[in-house]
Amino acid sequence: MENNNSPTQAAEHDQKIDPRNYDDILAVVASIKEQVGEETARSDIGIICGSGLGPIGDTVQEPTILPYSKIPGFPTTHVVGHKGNMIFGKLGGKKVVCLQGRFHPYEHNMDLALCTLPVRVMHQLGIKIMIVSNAAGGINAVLRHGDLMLIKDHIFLPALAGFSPLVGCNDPRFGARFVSVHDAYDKQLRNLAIEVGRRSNMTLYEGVYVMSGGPQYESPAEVSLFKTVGADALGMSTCHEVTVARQCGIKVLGFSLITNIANLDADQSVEVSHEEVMDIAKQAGERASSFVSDIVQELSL
Ligand SMILES: O=P(O)(O)O[C@H]1O[C@H](CO)[C@@H](O)[C@H]1O
Ligand code: HPA
Repeated sequence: MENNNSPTQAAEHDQKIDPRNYDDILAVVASIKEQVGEETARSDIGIICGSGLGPIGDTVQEPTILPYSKIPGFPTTHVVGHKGNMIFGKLGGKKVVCLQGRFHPYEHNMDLALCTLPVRVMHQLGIKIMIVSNAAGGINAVLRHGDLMLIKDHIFLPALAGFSPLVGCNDPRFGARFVSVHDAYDKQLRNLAIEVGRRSNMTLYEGVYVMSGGPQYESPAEVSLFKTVGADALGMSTCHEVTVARQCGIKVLGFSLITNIANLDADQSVEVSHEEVMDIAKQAGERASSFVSDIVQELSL
């Protein structure tokens, strides 16, 4: 689905970047610093906005907006609801960099190293904490449209089949070759989010997110399979970003906005559409934005 939110931006640079080359990543970072200034670029917290969750980026104060088309190596985002901007500024008094638009592997020939380039770039810009959001289908029967689910663990299905963003990144400067993803979703950050949610009377679930390759939505039998193995919500993103963040030593807080209920019954005709996903995300955008900004305000770095 093409992105009609912002016209597809042609790249405004001709620098060739290999996302598996550490020095190329440093070149991307140098270009960003040159364009927005070193001090503006230096960030403590990174935020990735999911489908329809771009409003989180619109709440950044004193924003400096750098379109992806001006960043060497950044491909174009094609999915509706992903604007394609890197936004520097302040949220809750902290220095943040917000990605208004992510790269889904299905958009980029399953090149997961490419899709996680922004995480490596944010690491070089100094982030210590990454908040990642997504739109997801609810599998667990307790979940309803518009609910927020904190991610406590994930099933990174493409990586189990060899599509990992770490494949081919052989330079030791990237970090550990064998990355531990135990406690990938930081327990202290989750506790903070639960406390923030409690104070604002927000119903917050905690569960396991499963990433499928997409872009087709899952069949009832596939949803049943995911339910059997313990998944609570499903989508087509996030796990690749979190895996790279952990290799970089970045702490992660992740949440899913439940935009549809995944159908488990083959005899029932339930059509999921990206329009439905966007519609629910739009309704919840303000709530999700204030949730993120309340959490950021209370983060200690
Ligand atoms: O994960 P985000 O980017 O929120 O997007 C979700 O929404 C799209 C499907 O509607 C898929 O890309 C899925 O992953
Ligand atoms: N499946 C996969 N990705 C999604 C869904 C879904 O049901 N909803 C939002 N993103």
